[in-house]
Amino acid sequence: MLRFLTAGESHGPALTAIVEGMVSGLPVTDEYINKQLARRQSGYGRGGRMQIERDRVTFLSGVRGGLTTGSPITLQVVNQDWVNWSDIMAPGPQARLNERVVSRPRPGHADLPGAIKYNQRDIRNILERSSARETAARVAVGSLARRLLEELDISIVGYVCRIGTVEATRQENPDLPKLLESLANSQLLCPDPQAEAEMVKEIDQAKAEGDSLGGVFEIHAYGVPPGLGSHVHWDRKLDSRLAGALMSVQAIKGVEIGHGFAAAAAPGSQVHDQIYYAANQGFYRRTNRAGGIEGGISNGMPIVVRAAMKPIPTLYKPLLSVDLHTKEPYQASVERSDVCAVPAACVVGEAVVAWELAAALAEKFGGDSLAEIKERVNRWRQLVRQV
Ligand SMILES: Cc1cc2nc3c(=O)[nH]c(=O)nc-3n(C[C@H](O)[C@H](O)[C@H](O)COP(=O)(O)O)c2cc1C
Ligand SMILES: C=C(O[C@@H]1CC(C(=O)O)=C[C@@H](OP(=O)(O)O)[C@H]1O)C(=O)O
Repeated sequence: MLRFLTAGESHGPALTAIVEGMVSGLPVTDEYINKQLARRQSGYGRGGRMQIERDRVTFLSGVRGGLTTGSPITLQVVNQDWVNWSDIMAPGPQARLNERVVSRPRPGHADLPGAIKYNQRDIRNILERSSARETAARVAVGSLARRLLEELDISIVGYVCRIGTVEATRQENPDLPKLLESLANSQLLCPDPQAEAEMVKEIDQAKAEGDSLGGVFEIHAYGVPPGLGSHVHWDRKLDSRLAGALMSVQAIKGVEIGHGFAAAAAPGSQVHDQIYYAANQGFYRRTNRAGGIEGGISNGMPIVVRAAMKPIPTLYKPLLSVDLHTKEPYQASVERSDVCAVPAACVVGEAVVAWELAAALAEKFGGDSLAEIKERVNRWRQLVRQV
């Protein structure tokens, strides 16, 4: 069974993750993970913090000579900003706890419900952990899963399909991975240059007005064998697991599988993917409106999931709130914040989808070494062709 935990505060010394159950013999380097961490840091619309951080992973356990050993893998990403907060964030008595106490909850953030739930007078004790800084650890973890998927000929790509009111054309092109690879210079991880130019303008406008924006991203997984997940129990359904994983990303408020909400507005004859058979390829579909999952089980078509991100809660344009201590109304003032972080969330989305698919593969095929799981997956692929 694959599992992981992350720990760490946004302005603490570092983020840490422990990954348990990863097969041995998986080749992985820090450069591989760092490439994904850098992708997560990019994207037009991010704030001052991304100028400070240069996310890099360090393996503290479980990897030797570029190969996983089967032992728990500890991953660490240091916070460069820690030096600026070390007095305030210090765990011991030297912490300057009364300086920069946060008592003004931001609408849309975890501040108020977190302070109520954990009985905190200083909202910093909530915001440090609710911050999406934590997603750096999740991308590091997801990159390990992505590496395993690559060994099993499964690839994951994602792109931004909406920022605010600007929508990009939907990509159903089988060459999408190649198209996205060529997007090295894209500012918003969007394969539709015209839409991207409009998106940049909309972000500039939101920034000028002290506002923030959300959007939508879409993830495709290619090469996923049929048979992952199960129809037999609610918690084994692959669609529910992917939706839960995506929804766990900070600020994600909607998830669609395949045509999702649009399918609800169309008749069944225009939604369900008809079934065909050819001796050389077995069962196949000519459409993929189901997004590669039926009955909670992967059906062999590419998996397509979309997620909607709400606008960033911290706004330069003040919203009304109430001080936790004085109970007086106030209008929030802001030091720094992202205006839009949809491309970053897309990279996090790829990571959590990679993780869920790797976990579902590990459950179905088991195996303690890369050679073992590879052999089992290949045998399954042959078997499926003979059904
Ligand atoms: C990559 C990324 C960057 C984010 N940056 C900010 C930010 O700069 N300021 C902010 O207030 N919220 C930011 N958020 C959103 C908050 O973390 C999120 O809204 C908050 O944790 C409350 O959780 P919820 O929106 O899921 O309810 C970001 C989210 C993501 C995924
Ligand atoms: C640090 C990251 O994102 C942060 C997520 C975040 C939030 O409230 O979620 C608030 C901001 O942090 P700060 O208040 O330090 O400027 C973002 O920069 C990151 O993505 O690595």
